[in-house]
Amino acid sequence: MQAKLIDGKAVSAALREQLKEEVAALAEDGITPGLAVVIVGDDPASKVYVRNKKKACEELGLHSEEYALPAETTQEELLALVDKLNKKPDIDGILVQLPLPAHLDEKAVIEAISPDKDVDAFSAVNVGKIMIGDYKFLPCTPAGIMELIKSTGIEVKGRECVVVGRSNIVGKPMAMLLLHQHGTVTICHSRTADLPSVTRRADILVVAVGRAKFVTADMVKPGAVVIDVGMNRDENGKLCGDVDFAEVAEVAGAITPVPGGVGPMTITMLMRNTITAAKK
Ligand SMILES: Nc1nc2c(c(=O)[nH]1)N[C@@H](CN(C=O)c1ccc(C(=O)N[C@@H](CCC(=O)O)C(=O)O)cc1)CN2
Repeated sequence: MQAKLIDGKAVSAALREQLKEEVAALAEDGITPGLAVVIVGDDPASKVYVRNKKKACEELGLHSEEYALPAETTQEELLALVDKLNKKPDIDGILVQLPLPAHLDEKAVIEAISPDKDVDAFSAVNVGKIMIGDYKFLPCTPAGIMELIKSTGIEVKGRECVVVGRSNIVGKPMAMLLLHQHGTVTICHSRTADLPSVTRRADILVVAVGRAKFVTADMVKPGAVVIDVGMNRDENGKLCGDVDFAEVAEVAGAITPVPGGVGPMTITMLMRNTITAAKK
């Protein structure tokens, strides 16, 4: 392996130390940031993420509340809970764990969260603010990726940045954050013609397609920074990313592993957003 490993756990731990200081400073003013996490149903992965969010709140000294609702919860019941949390003074941030069961309207639920408490930054208001560069919160995964890129010491300005995947949660906001830092950004997707010829241009390649080991060594420019957002299982049931780590690490200049890359940053950025929300 020639690539430098971008250690998401280490970057995340360093940021959490800074956040602890911010929480302590707020405590002196009598403020304890509060996060409400809502989970509907029994998805095992979602349960793990929610548990880790609660643990992160404990580690940093944030107040947290978990609302675990049964899979058969109705849209009205979920919206009523969001409404209650919007009005709850000790709650600064609200997060509804995704994906929701299929009968629920995810978009309507996200839009019901007050934009000031939308610590995922998924609502149309917050997405719009990100577009114009006037935002309070950044979506957690793209924000975490920007921190990981920063940790490599490589400047985004003037670089060819290629984002593979165009989801509202990762691909689109990711492209916007790279653009804000003066990257030359291309978004690729399933209908991009000759994808390898585009990804090979990238100095910074971010992959969020949800397909195990989709990006291979021949698709990567030698020395590129490769960020893997994927969370898949390989043929042996082992957790793996969207990038074929073993072969791409021979070509890239720096690369994130899965696990231990982007994932840990997502929860740390959620903590940062909740603290920002509490500062009002
Ligand atoms: N409302 C939201 N829902 C979802 C989000 C989100 O940001 N907001 N993102 C993902 C899930 N997610 C956080 O909620 C998340 C995913 C993965 C990790 C993580 O630390 N992964 C570990 C591996 C974990 C494992 O062993 O399974 C890693 O990569 O090292 C944290 C958070 C979808 N839903």
